[in-house]
Amino acid sequence: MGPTPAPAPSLSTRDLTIRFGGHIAVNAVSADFYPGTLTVIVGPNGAGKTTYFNLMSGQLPATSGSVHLNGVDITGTGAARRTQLGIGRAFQLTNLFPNLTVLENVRLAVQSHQRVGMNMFSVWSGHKELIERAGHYLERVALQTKRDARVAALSHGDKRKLEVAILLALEPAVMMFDEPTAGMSVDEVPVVLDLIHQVKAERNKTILLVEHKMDVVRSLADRIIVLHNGALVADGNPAAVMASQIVQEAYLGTPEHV
Ligand SMILES: Nc1ncnc2c1ncn2[C@@H]1O[C@H](COP(=O)(O)OP(=O)(O)OP(=O)(O)O)[C@@H](O)[C@H]1O
Repeated sequence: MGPTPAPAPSLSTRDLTIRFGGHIAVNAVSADFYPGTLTVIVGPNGAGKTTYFNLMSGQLPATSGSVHLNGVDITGTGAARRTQLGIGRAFQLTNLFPNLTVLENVRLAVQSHQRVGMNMFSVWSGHKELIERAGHYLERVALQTKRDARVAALSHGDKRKLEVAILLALEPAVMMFDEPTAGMSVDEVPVVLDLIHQVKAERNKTILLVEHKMDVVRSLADRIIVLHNGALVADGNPAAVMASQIVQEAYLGTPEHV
């Protein structure tokens, strides 16, 4: 028997770059992201973290470089198609249907994942199961008591929990979270962090986070990537990255982030 083969990355970027006029917001970033690993992307304000996320999820087109999902080049693929292919992103709040209930929003996500569709034979037979499944995801984010509330009436924190429920319902191989606890009250934060811990413990998802809060980074990260002025300046295990000179220098002047 030979050695165990190295795991294949699920998501990769190669020299990924975007320019806005003369400004290079993401500059030749190459990285591989693996199933079972939670990577946190950190960096000072304006470093390019959100833009890098947007390039991977397809919200922005790359100026140059490439994005690969399971070895397939998806650089020219739009955001909706990338979601179908398994790149899920929470906290775009635009994903929510404000005039539908909490339960209906999750039910639509379950339905889209199962591709039940609205055909005459499946719609009634599958309905109860869809509702049960949607209820399960609402329980996981502690929103079951608000299942019949209209989304427009939810607090900001509850909307974010709902986004997580929708992300879980889509069961993507790659899960991207933009500052998952931003704008949440202190009692809401542990619900979402516990949930990310649980998903991480299943060890089959590739999880990416953009996060400013260093306590959140320390509690969740298997790996940290540091962006500075659009470039990747450090990448590795949390202890080594946080101790590296380049990170200390990159953060100079913004010590509240470290
Ligand atoms: N659509 C755009 N048009 C022009 N410039 C943009 C656009 N989007 C981002 N930028 C610029 O690109 C740079 C990176 O922005 P980005 O939002 O990715 O940083 P960030 O690291 O996510 O910052 P923060 O931590 O403040 O959210 C910034 O200088 C920003 O002004």
